[in-house]
Amino acid sequence: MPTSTTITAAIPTGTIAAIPAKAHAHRALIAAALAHSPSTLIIAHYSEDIDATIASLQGLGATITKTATGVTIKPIPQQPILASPTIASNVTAISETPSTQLEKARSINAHESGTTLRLLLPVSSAISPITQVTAAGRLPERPLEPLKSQLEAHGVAFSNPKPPFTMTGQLTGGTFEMVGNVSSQFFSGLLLAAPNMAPAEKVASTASQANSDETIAPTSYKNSLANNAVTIHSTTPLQSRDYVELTRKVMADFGVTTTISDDGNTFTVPTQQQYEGREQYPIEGDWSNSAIWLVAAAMTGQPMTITNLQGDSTQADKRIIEIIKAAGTRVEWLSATLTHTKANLTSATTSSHTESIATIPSVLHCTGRAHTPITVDLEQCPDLLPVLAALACSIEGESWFMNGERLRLKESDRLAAVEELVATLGGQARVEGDNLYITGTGQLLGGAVHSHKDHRLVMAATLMALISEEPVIITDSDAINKSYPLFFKHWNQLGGQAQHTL
Ligand SMILES: O=C(O)C1=C[C@@H](OP(=O)(O)O)[C@@H](O)[C@H](O)C1
Ligand SMILES: C=C(OP(=O)(O)O)C(=O)O
Repeated sequence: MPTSTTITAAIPTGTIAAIPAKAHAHRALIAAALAHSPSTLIIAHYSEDIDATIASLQGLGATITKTATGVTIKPIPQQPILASPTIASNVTAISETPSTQLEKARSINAHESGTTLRLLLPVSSAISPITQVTAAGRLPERPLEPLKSQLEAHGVAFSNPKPPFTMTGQLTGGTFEMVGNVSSQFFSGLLLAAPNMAPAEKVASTASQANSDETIAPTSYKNSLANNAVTIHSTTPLQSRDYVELTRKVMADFGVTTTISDDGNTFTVPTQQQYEGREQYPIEGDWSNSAIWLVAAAMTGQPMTITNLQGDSTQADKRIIEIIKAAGTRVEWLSATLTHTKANLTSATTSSHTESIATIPSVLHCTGRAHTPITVDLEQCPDLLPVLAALACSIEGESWFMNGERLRLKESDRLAAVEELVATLGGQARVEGDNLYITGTGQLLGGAVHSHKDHRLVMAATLMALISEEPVIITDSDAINKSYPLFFKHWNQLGGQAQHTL
């Protein structure tokens, strides 16, 4: 049910544990579901996006069970699944031939999660001859090109240009080429799928052949035939590249090696590799959502301590540290409390990675009000814009957010939505081309705003309440559940004031 939330200027301050990183969780869940042995992931909290990936992997045949400490994953059987008569009759409109009727149509419901959809399209088409794909909210409108054309060139057919659609045909390997300025998720998806792609020269590569009587060979067999690597090339400088690095890291964690060219635009996955399951694999803390707490500290000068963050993380939004430091806030890792932290680490201490986690500073302390306007290049960390817009409103002078073209392609058009949010609350913002400029005065008026059903707009509007004369009332604030369902609970626990009305 849609919710409105009213937020006053009461300041949150104190200590908070970072929630599990959804970017890391998506990738680990997928790698585990493709492995040839079971896995357990340590994950303390979920979100709608993580749940979308879990449900979609179940739709592809994985058995995933939530436990007290995380999830257990029994991988997707890598053989064609025979359908029950009921399921087969549901897929006859898609494929009329007897053999494919015997294939259970696997399904992906990505809900509103772009990462779920764009990572799982290549993965699913590598392992399944038919997949039914649905999505919700703004996601069907968000781009699938040039990924879709590349999948088509490698043997996959789509019943519709955008979800809902049915994908048929098996994804073959070889070389993929795409521009790198639409979504890095296309690259992550192809990388994750690469070990399961059929060798280009051995398996039929046109979609029509998916409707023939051929049975798709088990992956292990296909890979044993392969003698050439899968290559994924970005024809323009790759944006959001840290997300692809995170993909490569998770693949390595699950036993699959990838290489990257010197210019960083070409990725290679040697074939004949298989994902290995992992026991007690910890999902690291989320930098994107921790940025909310760091920005709250920078806007108000009230200290904030965040536990469960990795200083050596490959997450793109770790950049928040350098940005708020440049604005004049003090940020330090509290190594001195590490022994204490280690003793208190709940899930992480039980992991096989205990040692490496324990030696990495994981407690971040942030204090001191920001006072210098910021200049941020959004190319590599697009998700930070909304919360940084709140920071910019709190600093006197003009802050610049550059190269935000891809912000238009998110859960909302985030350039326009942030401009509108600032203006509605009484601040000054203007979009020029792909840049956003905000002139802060340290104060806003407050008032009623719409979230555009975008979780990061909810975060931004909540932060803006901290410097508003009147409360901020956000409609459709339940959009927050996409990435951080516990957000308002945490806000109130830290001394903020957020009250919901239905
Ligand atoms: O791969 C990922 O987990 C993500 C990549 C980024 O998208 P783009 O690469 O489309 O910018 C980011 O904005 C998104 O929230 C998550
Ligand atoms: C853009 C986001 O996610 P996704 O692309 O996975 O929908 C986000 O979390 O801000």
